[in-house]
Amino acid sequence: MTSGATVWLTGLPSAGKTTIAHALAGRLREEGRRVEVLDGDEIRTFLSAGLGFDRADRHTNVQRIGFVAELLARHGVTALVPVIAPYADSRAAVRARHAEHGTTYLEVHVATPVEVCSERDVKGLYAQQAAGELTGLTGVDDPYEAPTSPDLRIASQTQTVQESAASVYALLSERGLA
Ligand SMILES: Nc1ncnc2c1ncn2[C@@H]1O[C@H](COP(=O)(O)OS(=O)(=O)O)[C@@H](OP(=O)(O)O)[C@H]1O
Ligand SMILES: Nc1ncnc2c1ncn2[C@@H]1O[C@H](COP(=O)(O)OP(=O)(O)O)[C@@H](O)[C@H]1O
Repeated sequence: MTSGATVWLTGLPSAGKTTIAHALAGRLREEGRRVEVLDGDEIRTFLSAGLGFDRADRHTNVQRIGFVAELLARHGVTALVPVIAPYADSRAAVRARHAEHGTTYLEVHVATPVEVCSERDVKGLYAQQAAGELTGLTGVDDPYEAPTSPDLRIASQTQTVQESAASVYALLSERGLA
């Protein structure tokens, strides 16, 4: 069995996490790898239904996702996780859990500037925040603790989706995981 890994794509809303994860998943599947994308919205509908966006709930959400990702990765799946995970200590706990089991955990910071994210505004959240209809939006009026030493940092505003996905693929390749 080939080695699995968790690849966590952290970044602001509309940074490009989900798009990159799905582009990469397509390429890996074509090559015969087993891949799962643990999409944040889907997780919040099922595994984390009822959780909100305060610090404690985001931490719980990230730990649950980290738990599932580690199980999948330990059993040979490449688990791609496009989830904001705004707090460094939450991400560190997920990393530690992977280390305990000897499972690879890679952190990719999709570091698109907030100005570009709010221009993209895929789900209209930045507009809602600006209109006073939403508070606690990550990167605007809620914290985002950017990773200080990610395995990869992506400037999606200067790349095509395919280029960004290829850079994550190259990281996996370097580590013997693709
Ligand atoms: N207040 C606030 N802040 C940030 N994001 C918000 C908020 N409210 C709803 N959303 C939408 O929910 C998605 C974030 O959920 P996640 O589970 O990925 O985030 S977290 O790690 O628990 O913070 C996130 O998805 P992405 O845009 O794909 O990042 C948002 O669309
Ligand atoms: N290099 C890139 N990588 C990822 N997304 C990009 C890139 N360039 C432009 N985009 C666009 O940015 C948007 C990102 O949205 P999405 O992937 O839903 O973000 P997130 O999951 O981080 O909230 C999409 O409309 C996507 O087409």
